[in-house]
Amino acid sequence: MEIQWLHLKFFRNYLDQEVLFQSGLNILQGENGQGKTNILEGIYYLLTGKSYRVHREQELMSWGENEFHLHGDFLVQKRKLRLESHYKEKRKIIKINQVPCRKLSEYVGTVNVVFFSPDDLAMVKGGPAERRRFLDLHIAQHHSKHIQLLNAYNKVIQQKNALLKRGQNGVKSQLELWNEQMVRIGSEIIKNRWEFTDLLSQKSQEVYGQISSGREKLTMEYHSLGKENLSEALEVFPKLMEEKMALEMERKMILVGPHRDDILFKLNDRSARLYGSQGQQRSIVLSTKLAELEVIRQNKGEYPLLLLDDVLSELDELRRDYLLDYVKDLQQTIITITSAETLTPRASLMLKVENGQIRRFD
Ligand SMILES: Nc1ncnc2c1ncn2[C@@H]1O[C@H](COP(=O)(O)OP(=O)(O)OP(=O)(O)O)[C@@H](O)[C@H]1O
Repeated sequence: MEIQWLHLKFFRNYLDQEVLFQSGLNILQGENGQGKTNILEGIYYLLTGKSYRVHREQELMSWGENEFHLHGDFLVQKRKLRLESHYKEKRKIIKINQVPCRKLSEYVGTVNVVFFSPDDLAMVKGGPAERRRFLDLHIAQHHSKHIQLLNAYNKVIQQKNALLKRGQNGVKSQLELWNEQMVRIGSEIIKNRWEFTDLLSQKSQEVYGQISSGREKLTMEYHSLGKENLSEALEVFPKLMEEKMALEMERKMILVGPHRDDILFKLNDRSARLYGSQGQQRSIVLSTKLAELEVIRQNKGEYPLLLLDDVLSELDELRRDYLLDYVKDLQQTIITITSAETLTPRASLMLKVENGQIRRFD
């Protein structure tokens, strides 16, 4: 999969900018704060309907504007696709080949993408919400139904939370109804997450073995409802809901469900979050991102687009070389860097980014 052309209008510091890309390694080079990441963010938003960095569309509009528009031409299975994403008057409009999509789930996964930035270290070092978000975004690219499940689940927990906060008499029978929904939808979410953690774990273990010369073994485990085994988690889910109901009513908050689950990264069976060095944690993120690429290729028969945001400066020479060797086999990689020398011979295309303007290096 690859992007051939991108048009950004009123997106971050781009008022009206077109960019032409090529297959292979595309380099966006420029000083800090010139707009390199904004290009990657534009591509990511166009493909997923979400920003990698912020939660609110308002932040993506150029200052002083009330809308933004993104267009891109992509190549998938040798077919050309035009994607459009418009944000105007607080509404999103998404189109594939000029046909509007009603829901995000009709759109996400049409063209697959893997984004890797230094902030991804939070996947290992941060809280469980970061890890669940990573996993959900990854699953959504394969199973559009996962987005619908998450939306439905979030609505149920909002309603249940509101009910618990109100805390009137006779709430119990209503709570039972919400609990049934939580178990039904939540179990599907748990199954999807479990399945994808397994797939990612196998692949990332292989990659990690190669970059650590086989010294350490990486594993990823999905922990749900305090269980390390899928069938046990699914079995205990309704029982736990029942057991905790009185406590939930007393505390006026939801205490059980997959919105509290976590993914554990382990090196030689020890928590990488607690005991891993900074270098080991970076290697875990690198391995997981490359695993994501491989899982998508297995599933879709083609490599996704790889977007690398300033990651080379964070990696040591061994890992940098490993990554650059890896991207040689991919259809397209777009990388942002501040200094170009080391990469120039490997690039198919070099673009200079300066104050929201892009030009080709000659
Ligand atoms: N909504 C916006 N409207 C206009 N300009 C914006 C907006 N949001 C950010 N910017 C500008 O975009 C620039 C940052 O762009 P970006 O994050 O792409 O930089 P970068 O080239 O990747 O830098 P670095 O190498 O430091 O990561 C800054 O100059 C910032 O002021």
